[in-house]
Amino acid sequence: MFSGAGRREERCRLYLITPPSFDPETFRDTLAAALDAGDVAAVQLRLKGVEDDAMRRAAEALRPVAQERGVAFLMNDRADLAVETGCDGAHLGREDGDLAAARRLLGPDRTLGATCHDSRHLAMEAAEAGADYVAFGAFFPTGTKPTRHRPDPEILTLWTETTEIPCVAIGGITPQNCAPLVRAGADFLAVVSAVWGHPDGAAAGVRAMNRAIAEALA
Ligand SMILES: Cc1ncc(COP(=O)(O)OP(=O)(O)O)c(N)n1
Ligand SMILES: Cc1ncsc1CCOP(=O)(O)O
Ligand SMILES: [Mg+2]
Repeated sequence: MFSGAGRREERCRLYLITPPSFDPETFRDTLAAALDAGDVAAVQLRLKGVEDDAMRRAAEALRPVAQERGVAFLMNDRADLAVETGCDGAHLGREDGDLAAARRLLGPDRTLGATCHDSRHLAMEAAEAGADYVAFGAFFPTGTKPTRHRPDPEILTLWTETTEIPCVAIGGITPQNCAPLVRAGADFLAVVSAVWGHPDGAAAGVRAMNRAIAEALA
């Protein structure tokens, strides 16, 4: 899923991250509607400040919705829980543990993603430690999470011209502002608000993002 396919195909795909809080049973249908609305490469379960059991329950409810549709289901922050709950991989930030240890835990077949902020150096280290993709951001202001780094889209071009590891762009991305990131070479656009906060619902959000990606590449 993340092993270079995006860039070689010269297309950019959508990567959904769950909203900051939700009821798993209710959100299951919202997620299904979003995934049925258009192309989505991956869904990341991102729940902050909750007990492990809440993460397990959410994974149990949502993982089948993604996997039944051929969409990768990734766990944020925790490689151990990713393995335990049958996820397709994990996304780790700089404070979420050692990437090489996570790689060993996940084995060769699950996806490991790594936050690299605005740093190609961090990205190279992550790739060496076994990351399947690197994530740069936040490219735009976002209300979803406090952010300190603001990379230039050029980092995506420099990265894609020099490595085979796919890159994810994240942070405040919308249909209106995503074109420079797509044209700079982002393999994936990771979004929260643009989809879950879309005024016409999440399905409309997926359609709007995919339309904007297609227009940027036309
Ligand atoms: C695809 C993707 N990129 C970056 C992040 C941010 O991870 P992190 O820096 O660990 O921050 P939290 O998401 O854990 O608050 C991400 N989750 N996904
Ligand atoms: C998790 C995360 N990491 C960097 S920005 C961000 C939030 C992205 O959310 P949104 O798409 O709503 O800006
Ligand atoms: Mg994290």
